[in-house]
Amino acid sequence: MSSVPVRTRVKICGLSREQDVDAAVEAGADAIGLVLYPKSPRYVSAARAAELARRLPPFVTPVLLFVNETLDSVRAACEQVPGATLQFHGDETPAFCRQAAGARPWMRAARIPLDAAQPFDLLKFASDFSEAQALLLDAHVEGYGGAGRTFPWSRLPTSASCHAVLSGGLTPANVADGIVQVRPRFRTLAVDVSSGVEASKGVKDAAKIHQFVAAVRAADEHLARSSHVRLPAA
Ligand SMILES: O=C(O)c1ccccc1N[C@@H]1O[C@H](COP(=O)(O)O)[C@@H](O)[C@H]1O
Repeated sequence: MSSVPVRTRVKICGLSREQDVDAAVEAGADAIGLVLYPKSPRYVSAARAAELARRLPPFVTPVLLFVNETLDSVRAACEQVPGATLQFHGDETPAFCRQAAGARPWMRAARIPLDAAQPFDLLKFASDFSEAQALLLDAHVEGYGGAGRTFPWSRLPTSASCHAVLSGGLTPANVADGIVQVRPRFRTLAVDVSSGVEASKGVKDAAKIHQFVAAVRAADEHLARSSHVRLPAA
């Protein structure tokens, strides 16, 4: 679907420490994810999310991640973190996402079964969640996410008109391959990582974050070189 080489946007998720936020920003991340799901080892309260988000420079977006949260809790968290994008990573309905987000941009996780025998129709899912800014593509795992599991990228449709965020088990070693395989299928593609840049659950590794972003840039350069699209002369 995408035809012109673009810079792949990067989200580093599950941050709970100041130094991890700073490392993500220094590495060139476009967004940071703050997990407001109490069962996650990366959980932060809305007040802590607000504190961490205040460290961000302009043009780096805080993303608030919810799993089957109540409308009131989502709205209360949003009031504390202005300018946030919302990530719904549970079983939320389109109507819930719309109501909870109001005017804020939101993404919904499409949790793709690891078992090829289990059907999953991403185009139908995209149509159901057509008001989402993007679909976040993740593996269907117990505990909803952050498990470091990849799903078979071959299960994705060859062409979809939505913006997508590839996630699920991405690492500095496999992210470039993921971008090369998945980006051509969507309008745009961003990537999202949590486990793959950690020293331990909830504790990020600055070197891994830098390696991850470097691998993304290498994939962008590879795609730009191999693209048949002529860029306008300067
Ligand atoms: O990070 C978590 O703990 C988490 C908990 C519940 C739902 C989603 C969660 N994280 C998101 O999961 C995907 C994949 O993460 P990973 O890179 O495989 O660890 C990613 O979008 C995180 O934002």
